Amino acid sequence: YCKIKKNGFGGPTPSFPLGNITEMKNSNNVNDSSSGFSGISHDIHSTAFPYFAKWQMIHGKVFIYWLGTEPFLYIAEPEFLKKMSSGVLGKSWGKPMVFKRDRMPMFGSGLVMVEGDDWVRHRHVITPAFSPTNLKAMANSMVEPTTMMLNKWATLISSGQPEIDVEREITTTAGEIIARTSFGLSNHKGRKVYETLRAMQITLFNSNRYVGVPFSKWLCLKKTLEARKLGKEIDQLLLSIIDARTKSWDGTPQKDLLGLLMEGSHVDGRAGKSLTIRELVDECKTFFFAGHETTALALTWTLLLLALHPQWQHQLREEIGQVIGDDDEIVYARLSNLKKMEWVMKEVLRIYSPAPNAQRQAREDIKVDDLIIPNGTNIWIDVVGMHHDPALWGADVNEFRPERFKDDNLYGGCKHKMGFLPFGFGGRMCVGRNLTMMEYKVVLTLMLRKFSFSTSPNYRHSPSILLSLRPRHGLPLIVQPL
Ligand code: HEM
Repeated sequence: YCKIKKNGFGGPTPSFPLGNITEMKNSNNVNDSSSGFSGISHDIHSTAFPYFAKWQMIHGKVFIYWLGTEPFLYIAEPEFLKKMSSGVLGKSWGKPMVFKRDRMPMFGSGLVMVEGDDWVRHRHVITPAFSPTNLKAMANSMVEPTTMMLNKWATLISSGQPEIDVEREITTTAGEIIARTSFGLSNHKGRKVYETLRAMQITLFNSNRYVGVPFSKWLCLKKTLEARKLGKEIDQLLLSIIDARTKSWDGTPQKDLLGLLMEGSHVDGRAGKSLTIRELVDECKTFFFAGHETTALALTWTLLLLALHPQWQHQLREEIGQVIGDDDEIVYARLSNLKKMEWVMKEVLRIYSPAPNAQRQAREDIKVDDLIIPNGTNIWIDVVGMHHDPALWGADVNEFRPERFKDDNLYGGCKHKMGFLPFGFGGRMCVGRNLTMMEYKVVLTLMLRKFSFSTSPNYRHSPSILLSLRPRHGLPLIVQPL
């Protein structure tokens, strides 16, 4: 604490043992939802992160706050971020220990959490699995679950229920898609892994409240034990899937991510350039947790914005007609021509970024101008704060304007290149971003070809942080067949 203070960082005063958590929780309890669509504002920073919005006004865009006994350096200033990260390689960054412990059952030692030379090795094996050729082969595993969801919608509508909670529906479908693309669902073990992963996710969402507080796991003992038990079950199932694949290995990998990683690792459990069996298990879990809710939320928030902006819904449908046509089979090579859809996706990721923050931990002292960030400092980058900063985006920052990506495809006209970070930054940028782009285009194409979406008076707008940025009360929309 003294070292950080001496270095000149300001911030709210912490108390022992909760740090600033009490203030954070109290400001979260303010009723922030608006009913119906008329009062919807995209100016969400002060509702998603009320405490950060308040502290920014007092302490600026870089300051220290405390989660329990852990200090965090808060950053919502792209220039500071650029200077801080310019001299640090991907492998030299750490991830906060406090989150590693908390999210161990989800990510284990998978790519999200691993560090140093191990991170280089994991990234080296995993990156080629996401190559365009491999992704192309996965497009089909996206069509079937989406078609099943859309058929269900058609049945609901024809039985007189046009209002559908699209968030719930899309999250289930995206879970199914990521399970198929990660480890396959063709046998009952794959499906059991998927069901257990979902159960664990629900358990962990309810027990993340006291991150950083000493002895917090004892406060949520039941949930901690439950997550551990589910984690063991998932590990056993994945181990037996890998074992079965190893025994029937004939040199041609199955075209899912596990198959591709096994090919890169020759499945003999050795370290070195490949991944061990234990690490393969952790990567399957990592893909599931890092990959399905984020993509589902990108699609969910898109449907909200398209329901609010029917002219964009119309434009996308027109583009789909021109680029993809009516064929049942979606030709992978044509997806890259869905340019307007890409602008819409980026604008949605800007306004409602599913990953609302990025995290690091310094593994050495880092110098930024006259300041030293001491080794061990946790770092919290407020992505929502930067994506909604009028100083970076201009006066229309809170308006849905996909065309801002027409002239500046990469940064949408943001005044600083590090002000738009939906997939993080530097060497640790999201490895799944191309898979996401493909899934987004396939699923949205199928949805927009069959249905139109309009607002429902039952929607309550309350974007909330529950690890990711979610609509707290789901997203009921009126869905109509075309
Ligand atoms: C809209 C969808 C997605 C969003 C918004 C998103 C966002 C992010 C962000 C912000 C990071 C952290 C980057 C950093 O710390 O600099 C990340 C990392 C990661 N993401 Fe994604 N992601 C998405 C989809 C996916 C998918 C589909 C997968 C895998 C199937 C995936 C796998 C990963 C992995 C493994 C990492 C860790 C990379 C590393 O540390 O080297 N993500 N993602």
